[in-house]
Amino acid sequence: MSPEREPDNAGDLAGEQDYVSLLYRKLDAEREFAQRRLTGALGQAGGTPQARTERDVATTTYSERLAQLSSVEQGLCFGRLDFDSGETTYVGRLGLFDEDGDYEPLLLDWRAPAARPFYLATAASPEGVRRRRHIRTLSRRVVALDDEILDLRAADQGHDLGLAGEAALLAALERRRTGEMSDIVATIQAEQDRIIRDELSGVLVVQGGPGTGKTAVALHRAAYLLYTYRQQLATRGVLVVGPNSTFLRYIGQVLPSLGETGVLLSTVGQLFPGVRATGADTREAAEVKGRRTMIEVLADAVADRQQVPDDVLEVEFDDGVLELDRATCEQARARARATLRPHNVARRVFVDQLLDALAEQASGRLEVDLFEGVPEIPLDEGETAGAEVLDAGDRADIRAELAASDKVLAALDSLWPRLTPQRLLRDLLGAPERLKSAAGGRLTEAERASLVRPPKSRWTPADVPLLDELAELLGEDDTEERAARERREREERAYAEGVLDILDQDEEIVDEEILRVSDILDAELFAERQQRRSELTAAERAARDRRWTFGHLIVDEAQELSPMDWRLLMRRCPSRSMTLVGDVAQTGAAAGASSWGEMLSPYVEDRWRLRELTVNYRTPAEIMDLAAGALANVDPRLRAPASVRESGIPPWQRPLGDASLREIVAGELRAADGGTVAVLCPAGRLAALREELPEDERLSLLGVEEAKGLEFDGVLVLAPEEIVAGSPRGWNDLYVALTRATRRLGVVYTEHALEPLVGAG
Ligand SMILES: Nc1ncnc2c1ncn2[C@@H]1O[C@H](COP(=O)(O)OP(=O)(O)OP(=O)(O)O)[C@@H](O)[C@H]1O
Repeated sequence: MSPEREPDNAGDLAGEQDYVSLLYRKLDAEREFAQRRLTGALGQAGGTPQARTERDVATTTYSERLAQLSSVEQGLCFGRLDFDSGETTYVGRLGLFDEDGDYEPLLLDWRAPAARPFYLATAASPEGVRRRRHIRTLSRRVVALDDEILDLRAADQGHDLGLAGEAALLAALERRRTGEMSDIVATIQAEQDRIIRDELSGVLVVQGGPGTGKTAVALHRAAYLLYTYRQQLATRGVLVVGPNSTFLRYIGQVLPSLGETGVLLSTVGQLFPGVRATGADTREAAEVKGRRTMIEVLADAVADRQQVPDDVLEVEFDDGVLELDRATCEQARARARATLRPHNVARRVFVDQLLDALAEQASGRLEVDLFEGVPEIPLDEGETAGAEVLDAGDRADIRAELAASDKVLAALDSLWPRLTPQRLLRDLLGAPERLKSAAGGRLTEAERASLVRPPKSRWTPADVPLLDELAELLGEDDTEERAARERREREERAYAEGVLDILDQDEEIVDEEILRVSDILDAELFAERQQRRSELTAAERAARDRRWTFGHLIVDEAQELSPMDWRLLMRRCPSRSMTLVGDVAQTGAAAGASSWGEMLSPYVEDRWRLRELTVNYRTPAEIMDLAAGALANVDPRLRAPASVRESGIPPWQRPLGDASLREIVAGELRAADGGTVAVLCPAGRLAALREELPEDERLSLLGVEEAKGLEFDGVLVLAPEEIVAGSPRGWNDLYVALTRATRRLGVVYTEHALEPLVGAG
């Protein structure tokens, strides 16, 4: 298969321009239609509950449709297939139909099954396709056509990587990087397409080296799944997890450009509502917090908060003192624990037991007091000694009084406090003795010491899965939350009544001729509508609710996650419908995965399927030759993916010596010719370099961890030997750093060139 320009390209261009213009006219018409419908729906008032519901549905539907129609403006149509049968099909970002004709498709959505040959057909297996044409546009103008004739004679001259639409692909790859990822919908390759369209259910693991399109594939898969399984996924949403917020910003525009908004992009550190993880852990602390053993440590930390007195607990009540002895408390604790309910829920059982015990004691005392000084009266026949003077009602009153007494509650709280995950974790990490008690022999003294920190420290990303674990162990007694919600709803209704009153009284606003506001809206509906106006997408609602479960979970850079991160994510996706993409050779996190099987077996045993990506679209061959040396140090059995292209620019290296980094960077910015440049360095050098380097919006200064998943036209790796020495996974980190460039790579070493880099350049 080889790209083939038609000799009469100009004529073809004009023909395609006509068709593309027709598609844009159709798009405009659809927009106008949706806009009219939206305006109509918004203007509709009141009516039956059914009419209101219909109006709300119409408002949402047409708003979404309008957003979708705007998002496909650039590159609306990018492909054409000519079949042996003489049929022709156009492929683009969404489906457009000829409503005046037979509802014939004018443009096929790239996700529709009929569009598949555009990505899969090869000369060896043409699927009835004679010619595949890539149509390149700039705004609404057709600027280039790349044709492939799918016949075997041409295939002999083909590229051995089996690329589809090679000219269009290479043009896409040669583009300057802007700092934001673009979609690849026009040039998806066959091995990528198979992953994108893989079935929804079960766990799909996508392993691929740097630049093989894992992130691109993951995002296009999200768009494909939402299109194909809209009913199933629209309400629960799709969660896409990335390694850090720089990365999320980098990929943030891809799904909107594909017309999809029902996706929540998040890091694990952002998945505990109400907590912003802005602190940082040491590498060791993050590793310890990520271990599975923390499950038991936390369970014991909760159990440690369920106390009994050494001897007797004195409880002040009604000018006297009641006593709770150890045995009574132990019995109450055993009963509460036996419920196997979370701490805050089981607390009710514990408290009830002890209130009973206290009530009995208080009633007994009261009876004794009542009888004090009263002469003994002989018993009547049938009367038994010790008959109670207080009846059940009196006893219930005493119990209620005990339950309302702050002192009594404080005493019970000292034994079994109501706890939030935040409070427990702060207490645990803030007190070495608590940590020692909870950890037992599971952590060494040094490991425990790495976790201890002042109680007011900021939350870190590695705290979040611990908070999530604790939320499960503690349970949420949501009585107060429910009451607050009801109160809010009452207030909103009252506010709406007020608004309606004001509008009704204001003759200037409400013309006699026009229906009065209260004629068409009652307060409840008004309040409800106010709420609806701020109605959130599934993704937004999910972001506020820890217990939200998603229809599908996609994890990028999945190798970086710790066992505790996985526990949190598995809770968010009980259906286990997930796509995990990553590269175990790029694992940098100390708690990260070195094998997919090991990571997944606690959740799905061996019920997961593996797909691999083998072609590197980002990094030119010259740079990959160099990076292969670093990879060999990670594991000599690993092979780097084959690069799709050469840049003709050999990577260079030099000692830092007295050279000015500022000047080197300025030179690279010039060489990047308007493109982006990154300086990647050991984290410890960041602060000093921030001062030293020139200000330029095309320049990024990053530690390797933050550079995960990103790419730049030019990359300067500073102090590779420090990157390698800086962590037990230093070679992995260096491999990541060396594979971020799309065109130019320079290495500036401080002491000596690293072995695999010697002789390079
Ligand atoms: N089929 C394709 N057509 C055009 N560009 C592509 C294609 N596949 C991948 N790319 C481009 O290649 C680059 C690398 O892709 P991506 O970032 O998804 O790779 P990755 O496997 O996630 O890399 P890493 O593991 O190094 O983060 C991106 O610029 C992406 O747009």
